[in-house]
Amino acid sequence: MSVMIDVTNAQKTFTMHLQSGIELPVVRGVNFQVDAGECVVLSGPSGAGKSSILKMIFANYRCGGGRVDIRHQGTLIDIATAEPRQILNVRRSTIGYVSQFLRAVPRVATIDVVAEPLIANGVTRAEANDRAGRALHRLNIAERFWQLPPATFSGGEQQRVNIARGFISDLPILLLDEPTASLDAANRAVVVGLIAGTKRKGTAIVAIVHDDEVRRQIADRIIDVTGFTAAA
Ligand SMILES: Nc1ncnc2c1ncn2[C@@H]1O[C@H](COP(=O)(O)OP(=O)(O)OP(=O)(O)O)[C@@H](O)[C@H]1O
Repeated sequence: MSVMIDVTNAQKTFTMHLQSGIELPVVRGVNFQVDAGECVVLSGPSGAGKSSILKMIFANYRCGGGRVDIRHQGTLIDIATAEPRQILNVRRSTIGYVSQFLRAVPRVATIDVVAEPLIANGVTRAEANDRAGRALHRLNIAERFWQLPPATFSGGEQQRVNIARGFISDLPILLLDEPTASLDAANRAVVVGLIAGTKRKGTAIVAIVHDDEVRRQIADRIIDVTGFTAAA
């Protein structure tokens, strides 16, 4: 199995510049690897640092130390020290992040929100729309909604649009932050099926999931992040 994510001794401390520079250590000594086709679930109580670790892997948060190696086009790249342009390349073709909430450009139709990552990777508009439609259909978003912007959709509908967009590109690494939080049982099952199919294609997944049943269904390995929680 090839290692897709290799986190070595990573740490994160927030400096609160508006509060006299108070230092807030969150995690330290973060060490784990994720192989192709494997789903690792991060567990631990609220505030333990699960989302912070996910954001360090996506380079949304800068590591205070250590390495976060990502396999990008066959080569391991330390995303913790990568240049912004390299980070954008890695995000375009290697690593996707599905947050709990949809952040879409206002007034853009749902079908275009979902198709956009494919268009950015050079897929034709016709094929991108076709694949976006199939993804929306699978996630039970009725066709009459496809031309509407998702801003007025319910929380669960927006989350499903977000999932359709996040899974559409078949990227080699996916980070999932509570992908089923607002979903009913039927749609949770759809997402579990999507994750299983994505794993079979070799995607490495790191997920945060609070639902015990979903966690049991998707996790190959559970990492308790309290082992990395930094003492204040
Ligand atoms: N941008 C930030 N600025 C300052 N502190 C932050 C920031 N992001 C996270 N933290 C702090 O880091 C700690 C860990 O937060 P994080 O969101 O990673 O925890 P979590 O385990 O994902 O929690 P939850 O399950 O509640 O989402 C918290 O104490 C939080 O306040």
